Amino acid sequence: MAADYTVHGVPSLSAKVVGSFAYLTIKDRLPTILTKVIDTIHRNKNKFFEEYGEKGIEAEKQAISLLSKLRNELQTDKPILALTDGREDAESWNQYLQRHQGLHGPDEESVSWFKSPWLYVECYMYRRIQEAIWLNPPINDFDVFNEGKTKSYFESQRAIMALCTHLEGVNKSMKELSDSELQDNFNKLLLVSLWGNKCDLSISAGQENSQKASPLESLDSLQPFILVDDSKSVWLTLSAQRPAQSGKEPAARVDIVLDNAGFELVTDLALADFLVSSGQAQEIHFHGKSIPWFVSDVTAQDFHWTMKQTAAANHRWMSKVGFQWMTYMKKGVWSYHDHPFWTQPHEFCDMAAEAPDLYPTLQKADLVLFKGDLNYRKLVGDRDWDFTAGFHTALRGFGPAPLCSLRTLKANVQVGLQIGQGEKLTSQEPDWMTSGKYAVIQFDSPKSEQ
Ligand SMILES: O=P(O)(O)OC[C@H]1O[C@](O)(CO)[C@@H](O)[C@@H]1O
Ligand SMILES: [Mn+2]
Repeated sequence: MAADYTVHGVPSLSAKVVGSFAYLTIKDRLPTILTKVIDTIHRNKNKFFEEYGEKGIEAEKQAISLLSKLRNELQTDKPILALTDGREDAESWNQYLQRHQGLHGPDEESVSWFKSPWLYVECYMYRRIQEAIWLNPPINDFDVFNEGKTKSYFESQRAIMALCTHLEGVNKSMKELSDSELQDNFNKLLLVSLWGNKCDLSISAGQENSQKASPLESLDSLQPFILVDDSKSVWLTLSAQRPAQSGKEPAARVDIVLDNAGFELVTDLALADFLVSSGQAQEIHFHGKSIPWFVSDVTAQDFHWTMKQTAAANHRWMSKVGFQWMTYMKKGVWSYHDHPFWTQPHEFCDMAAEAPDLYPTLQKADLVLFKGDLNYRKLVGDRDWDFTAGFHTALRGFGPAPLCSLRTLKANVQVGLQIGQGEKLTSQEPDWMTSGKYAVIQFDSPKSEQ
């Protein structure tokens, strides 16, 4: 790696390209997110006082002061600093920083917000937010993004009801479905989960971004916005696991690397429900974040809250479906995992070396689904690839199992397009890569050659 962070001549996206999406994110969107975090902590002052007395107020003040300092460092392009909270992952973050510092010669500029890779500094901001909270007991358990995540769930109630009602109908008729009907139903729920990724709160800097309409009705009209659709390969991978065809024990395991809480999580749970009830999978392993992340990402607390909330709904099918999910968890058919690797800045091709316990876990899966934009950025290394570069090439050796990215485009990185497809979109809609209007279903298998 050179100090311009180039791999095979493909540079990392960075805010040093003035006017780029990375630049605008760091200049405008991240400070807005930090301001909202500060405001949230301040608004909870009374709650902290009620729970912890004066100590709570003192912690609130200290956390706000650290976060204001962070915002100032970002806005004035100060060097990236080592973490000081001594948490489990701090050492690995600090080593990562040292490695980047080592790439800069003594006369070169330091590792900083506007000069270093966008993926690194954006992840670092969320880790520093958590540091400000952790350094301030007794409010060190406070999730600064919790309000937005629960609000987004409640604002999507109607869509959740529609989805649960649909799921109940499918589950009821499951036994009578032909193979092609099964595949149709799988496709529908895969698409709902794909478009569920529109509902993240990071791209809108925390503004309301929920699903209002029934998610199933709009699927046909959204089809033209799917730029790469490898859903057939995903289906084939799943059906190859079925005992009748493979002679294998029915032990197909699907891992879902989650993205956002709120409506998107419900769509992922609905897909997982279908996979189990249709016999396509015997086990689902969900992977979430161990700290609040990129505004709306799922933590263990969000995961369990969402199931409980759905089970407690005053709607027959929502509540039935929610209870079913909790039963899957109790029986171990579903399980939730988090690992510090998901909240570090590494690209996934570094997973085997950086998280030698996580990679073999994913190798046990028959299929791994990666949800969302940030996971896509990490899959392909957040680089300025040609649009026609192969997905397999961009993964740079990452392939624990057959995998599929379900992503709506919210960052200017995209591979695997047809010749001329990206250029045509750029001429028609300059913001096609960041508007969330387009999506991809991109599949790769360790067996693929490209
Ligand atoms: O929730 P998602 O789909 O990963 O989207 C988050 C995306 O939003 C952004 O903050 C938009 O820049 C990206 O950094 C990130 O890729
Ligand atoms: Mn997200």
